[in-house]
Amino acid sequence: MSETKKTDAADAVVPQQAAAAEDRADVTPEGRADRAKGSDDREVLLRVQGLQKHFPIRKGVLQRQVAAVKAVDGIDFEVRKGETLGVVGESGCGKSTMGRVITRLQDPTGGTIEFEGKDITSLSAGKLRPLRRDIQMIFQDPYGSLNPRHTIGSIVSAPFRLQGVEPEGGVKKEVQRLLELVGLSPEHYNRYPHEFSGGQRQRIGIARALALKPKLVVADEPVSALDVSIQAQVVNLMDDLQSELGLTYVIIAHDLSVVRHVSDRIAVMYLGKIVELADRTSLYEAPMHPYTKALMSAVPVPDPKRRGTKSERILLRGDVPSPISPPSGCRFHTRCWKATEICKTAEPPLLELKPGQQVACHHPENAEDQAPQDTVLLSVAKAAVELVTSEETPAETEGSAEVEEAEAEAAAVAEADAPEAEVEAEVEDAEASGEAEADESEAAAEGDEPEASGEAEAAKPEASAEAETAAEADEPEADRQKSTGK
Ligand SMILES: Nc1ncnc2c1ncn2[C@@H]1O[C@H](COP(=O)(O)OP(=O)(O)OP(=O)(O)O)[C@@H](O)[C@H]1O
Repeated sequence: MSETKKTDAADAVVPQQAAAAEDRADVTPEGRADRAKGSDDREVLLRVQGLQKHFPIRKGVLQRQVAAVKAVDGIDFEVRKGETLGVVGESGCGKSTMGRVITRLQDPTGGTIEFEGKDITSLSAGKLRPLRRDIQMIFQDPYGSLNPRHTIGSIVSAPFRLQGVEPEGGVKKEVQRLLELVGLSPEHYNRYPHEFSGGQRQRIGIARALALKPKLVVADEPVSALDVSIQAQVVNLMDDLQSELGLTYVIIAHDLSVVRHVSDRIAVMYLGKIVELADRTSLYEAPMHPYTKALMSAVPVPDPKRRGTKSERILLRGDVPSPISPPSGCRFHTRCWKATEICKTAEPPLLELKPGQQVACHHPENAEDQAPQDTVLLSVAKAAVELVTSEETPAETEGSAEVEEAEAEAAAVAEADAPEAEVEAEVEDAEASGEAEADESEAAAEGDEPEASGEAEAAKPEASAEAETAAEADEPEADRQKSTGK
């Protein structure tokens, strides 16, 4: 039944979308396999060069700038039409900032951003308006990113209002089509966010992001606020929508096991820099940057055959240094077990050491040493990591078991009518807890700003400027600010 539903939804795709999908029909398993081998010659949709975002730190009566948080500090990458680029890294490494800058919700401090060959780095708010249709963002928090006072119909149709677009057949019909496309019922049109569970709310956020038929969707931790079983369903939905609509994704996640399933290529960020950028297979099978290797070793492998075998985990000892004054040379040298003098003094460039695999490291793993003359380890290197050898027992692979379980569940649900099954179960849940949630939402709405996705930013400097930009960008904050009259 789910298949029927999906087919119906696919059939309902408007001609432009179908054409776009055909245009970028390379979102197929074969296409993915080719790309994994590095034979990707598709058109570049987004090109980022030397991108920087520094947040000034000001002090004193005159508010003089005394330092800056170098959240993104000179990164280069490309995203090709129809592909999914995963961006991973520890908390605070600049992933979200990068996402907000490439969607032009925040202004970059330096570097250039090209979209479809056009420089969009310093477009004015007015000139950015048409671009908002082509680039959309999905936010992490499915609870905070939807205005509790607006109906689902009003939330999903907000982009049409803000852009002055009248879809063929009318707004209501188009919103209902979008709801169906993301596995919700068109009858949910008049309901309120508190009546839905996390997974359903994220589907609503996805429907809103797709309303204007964007070419690029930047998803910032799209599933990290959801239960593991629901995560797999939302990830599968995004994957299906990509194939149906020919979307291009940049998916930001701190969790490697999420991007692993959906990405063609993965960029690993550390303290505002990309330290490795490679196709998924190379990155998982032969990571080159020691940081990537450490991140990988912490990811449980969902392979039942490996249970009972020994596995080695690399535990990085030191804390992530401050992005206000990042370490000299290679930023990872203070936590790297391979660091030598050159790592402290010279910043390694991001070089393609194997086809399709770029790394910024003087002493990479699985590749020729770039500074073989430099052999004496720094004293910090000797104590940088702890190797933990453990037996992969079922208990220790709990994470992987969960992933498997989630995948099995998602597959079963997909076969047995995924969206409806989930929707029904979730509506039951939501109905059960509806009252309590309604009270909370109401209180949040009346109190002030709800638990917004922009809440974190609101606590930071530059927040108001961001909020304004976000408002223009049809972000949830825009919705909310309108309704609260702020
Ligand atoms: N508006 C802001 N003003 C000042 N500093 C900021 C602002 N936004 C982000 N930062 C800082 O920039 C750095 C990168 O933050 P960012 O949110 O981009 O990281 P992240 O990798 O997405 O982390 P997380 O996964 O925790 O969101 C952090 O040190 C953060 O405190």
